[in-house]
Amino acid sequence: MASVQPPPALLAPHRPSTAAALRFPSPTVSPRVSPSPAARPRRLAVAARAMPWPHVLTVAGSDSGAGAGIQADIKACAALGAYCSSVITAVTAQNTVGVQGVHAVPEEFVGEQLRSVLSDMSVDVVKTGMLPSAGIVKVLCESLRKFPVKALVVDPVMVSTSGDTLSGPSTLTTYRDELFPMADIVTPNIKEASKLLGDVSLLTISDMRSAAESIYKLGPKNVLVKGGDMPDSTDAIDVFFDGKEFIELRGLRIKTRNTHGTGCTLASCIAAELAKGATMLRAVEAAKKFVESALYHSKDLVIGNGPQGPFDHLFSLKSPLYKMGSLHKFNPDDLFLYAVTDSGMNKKWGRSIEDAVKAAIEGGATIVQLREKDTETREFLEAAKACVEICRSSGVPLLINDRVDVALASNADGVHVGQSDMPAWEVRELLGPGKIIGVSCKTPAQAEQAWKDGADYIGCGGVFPTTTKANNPTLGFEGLRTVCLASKLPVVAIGGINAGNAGSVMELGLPNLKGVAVVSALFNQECVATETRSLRSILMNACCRS
Ligand SMILES: Nc1ncnc2c1ncn2[C@@H]1O[C@H](COP(=O)(O)OP(=O)(O)O)[C@@H](O)[C@H]1O
Ligand SMILES: Cc1ncc(COP(=O)(O)O)c(N)n1
Ligand SMILES: [Mg+2]
Repeated sequence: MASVQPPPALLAPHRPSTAAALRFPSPTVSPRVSPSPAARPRRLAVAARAMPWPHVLTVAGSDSGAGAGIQADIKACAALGAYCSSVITAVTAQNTVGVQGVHAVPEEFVGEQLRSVLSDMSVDVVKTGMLPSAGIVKVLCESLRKFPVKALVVDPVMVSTSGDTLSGPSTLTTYRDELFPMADIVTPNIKEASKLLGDVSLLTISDMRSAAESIYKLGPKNVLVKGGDMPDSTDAIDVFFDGKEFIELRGLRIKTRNTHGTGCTLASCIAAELAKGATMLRAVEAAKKFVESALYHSKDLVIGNGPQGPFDHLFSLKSPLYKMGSLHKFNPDDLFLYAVTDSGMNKKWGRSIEDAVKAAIEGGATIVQLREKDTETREFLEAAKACVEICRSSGVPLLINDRVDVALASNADGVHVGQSDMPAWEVRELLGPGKIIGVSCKTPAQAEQAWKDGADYIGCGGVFPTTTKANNPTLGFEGLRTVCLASKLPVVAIGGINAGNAGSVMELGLPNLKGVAVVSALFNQECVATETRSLRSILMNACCRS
């Protein structure tokens, strides 16, 4: 047979691209890199160093619309830094409207794919999705017995979010008898949990707990009953059960049509986190946070005309600034005794910001805001990082006044902005859903806007005349009352509040008023901890009276 000559271009000496030349300079570019044979083994040794890569194998169906199934699994694992190999069990014709067709892959060929991957590539965790027939479930169980892995995550996909059947009733027995006893976690949604338990009705959290307990009895080590499709629920609540303890995982319910593939993504994220070495509960928490963040960032995206759109798993590529939420869910009661620092006052009393914050927490402050108008950015950031550590170890949220950049860089719990700072909705875009945002408001219209912009609380004042903030009109009790009555968000009163008048503010018993924010009353004093402690007891007494 005549030998085929490569085209001349391929025979020409290789010219590295500019980027390659920078990384591996040729001898003419840099005399420091020797082309001598002695240099070669070193480079080869570096290339050969084994780098562990957490590996998830998904055994699931293909979704032509790429929102769920294999496609969602690969994107979710990629987003969390795990490698994802894929054994395809079925090919579906699917879009944002629903499932138009299902074509199951023959059992033997599912078996062949499993053999190919499991016999060669070190898989850490297997995650299952759509398994369209009892035969395929059996083939999978046989493969797992032959090639054991560290963990098995079973998402018992039976009905898609659109309501279409993806795995018929004939698979139920095999799931229950063969696959569940091998699983480290099983993650049914409400409809699936109901089907697995003989069509019981699941309408409340207590029903979800009972279902988790009953499914646990079928043999898996952990169960997560997902409440994404729970009717009339303002939060997205999932129930986790490990055989001993029930844990309710509460997340924000994101208002969006783009929820196609949430279940597949959640299970893949759990698998990826397990492959990376997380404990089961930590993996589930991280997975839920990921789904919440991805839905939030994709809530307005439009692909397709149907009611169930896909979401963007790789949202963090678009907003590189965005860090995953701190898992500190905002509790309006944290506004009770709100300590706001002031650099001038700390300097005057010879205290560092860190010492001031420690003392306020020691005295019982329930939330802290760093308001450092005159501190240089570098110094402010260092102090913010130190205060994040201090506050986190005490379970007290730490917010940054105005400076979104400092909040992001220090991974603080949130930001407080005024009417002339960055609009709250822009702050939300940058911080994501897991962080706390407060807005200073003087009028019902500003309070309404803060709510629309996605803020968590408003600060209302100045209630009394204050010297801390220049040109700050005083609202008095009437102004505070008007805003509290109109606000859809919890309110903290601010402005000239001290030990002498704080009680009278809380005794107003205004709706939504959760506490008072103070600056001078704590920080323009000799002993911050003592002042905080006495203000706290004044507030507690006033609340008992009102
Ligand atoms: N609108 C939403 N906002 C926030 N989280 C959601 C939303 N819808 C579903 N989730 C979460 O997505 C995950 C998958 O749940 P679910 O949609 O119930 O599963 P499935 O996709 O299997 O039906 C759960 O953690 C659930 O709480
Ligand atoms: C191939 C395939 N697998 C799974 C699902 C479930 O989708 P969801 O996660 O939205 O319930 C789906 N619709 N298609
Ligand atoms: Mg869903």
